[in-house]
Amino acid sequence: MRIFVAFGTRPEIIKLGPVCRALRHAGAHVDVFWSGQHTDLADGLMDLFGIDLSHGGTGVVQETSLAGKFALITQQMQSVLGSRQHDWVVVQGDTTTAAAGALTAFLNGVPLAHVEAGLRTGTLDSPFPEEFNRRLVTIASTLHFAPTARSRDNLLREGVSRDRVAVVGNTAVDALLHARSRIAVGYEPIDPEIANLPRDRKLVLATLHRRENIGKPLEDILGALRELANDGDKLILLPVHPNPDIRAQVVRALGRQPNVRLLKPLQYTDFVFLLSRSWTIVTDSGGVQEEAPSFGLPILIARESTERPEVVEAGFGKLVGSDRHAIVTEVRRLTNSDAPQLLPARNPFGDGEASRRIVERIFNASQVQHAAE
Ligand SMILES: CC(=O)N[C@@H]1[C@@H](OP(=O)(O)OP(=O)(O)OC[C@H]2O[C@@H](n3ccc(=O)[nH]c3=O)[C@H](O)[C@@H]2O)O[C@H](CO)[C@@H](O)[C@@H]1O
Repeated sequence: MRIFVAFGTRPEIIKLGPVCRALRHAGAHVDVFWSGQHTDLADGLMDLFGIDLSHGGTGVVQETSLAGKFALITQQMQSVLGSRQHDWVVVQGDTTTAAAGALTAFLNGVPLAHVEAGLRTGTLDSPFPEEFNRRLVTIASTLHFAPTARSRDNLLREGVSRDRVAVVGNTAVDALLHARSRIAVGYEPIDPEIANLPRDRKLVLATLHRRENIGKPLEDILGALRELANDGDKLILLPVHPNPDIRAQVVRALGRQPNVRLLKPLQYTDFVFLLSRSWTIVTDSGGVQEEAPSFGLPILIARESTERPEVVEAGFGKLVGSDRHAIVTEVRRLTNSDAPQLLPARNPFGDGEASRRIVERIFNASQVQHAAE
């Protein structure tokens, strides 16, 4: 069986890395296409999951418009998928690469499997353009791998047929457990900035990168972090996303602030190491919402809505948006004791076996298809 796996951003590599490993383990021939939507953020990830790239996109980072990126990626994928040698295309999530992969698979008549299917906010332009991308991928998919029952129900409500949907968990948990095993004993962080963290400070991790937060919302969130840094008992750790608009705003607000460390984007194992040391995290990231429960870590979601309400329902997450007062109050509440207030670790997004289930289902579907031919 020959499978075309396409990804372009850091979170996609994290979430498809375990799927590539499981596919290879099951004996599939895996062609990996990397569009290069993110370049520097991918450091170390390919090695961590043993990924060998077969095809790479060019010029995607330089192209600034989303439609231009979409067109470039589609064209570059076509030059591979047009050979019609592939039994499946696999994409993940809601990126431009995923949407372009879906369109190219559909137009070439190759069955498409969607990892992390069925996430919805219900608002087509929020998050932008991810909600649109997710829906586009859904329309083109043959198999939909929903991380949770709730995401399955979203798909069923949209008319996707039940026999094409499988609830498998989120592969983010598979990746996290893989990384956690690497940092279990004697881990030396790659970034020297986090190799020597002070023991007398309460660590508050922050990650901020969502397009819709740029401007006033980000200003308010950063204002809250500045106020918290002034408390003196906390150290705010913020790996700064390379998006120039975000970087400029973050440096302006926190560049000279004591008790704040602005870090380069961390390699994934370093990031997981920090998750295991933090007291709480202020974030607008999707992946972090899925990771925090594995550490029992309470999380403040700096967004107005989340397509991962499971994290809130399970008691780990609270939506604080960009409300400065709410962020300050909640972080102070979570750091007002002598030790981190961790919850019993129980991850509503999965058990680390999602990739195995995905690969089994793809192989079974192919057998049924061949038997019918
Ligand atoms: C709208 C939305 O929610 N969309 C999400 C979005 O991704 P995201 O919001 O999860 O993206 P990030 O937060 O950038 O990173 C992801 C991971 O990177 C690690 N990390 C972080 C900082 C660092 O310094 N070093 C690291 O290693 C860390 O483990 C983190 O979880 O697109 C994905 C693809 O489609 C979707 O799956 C997902 O829905």
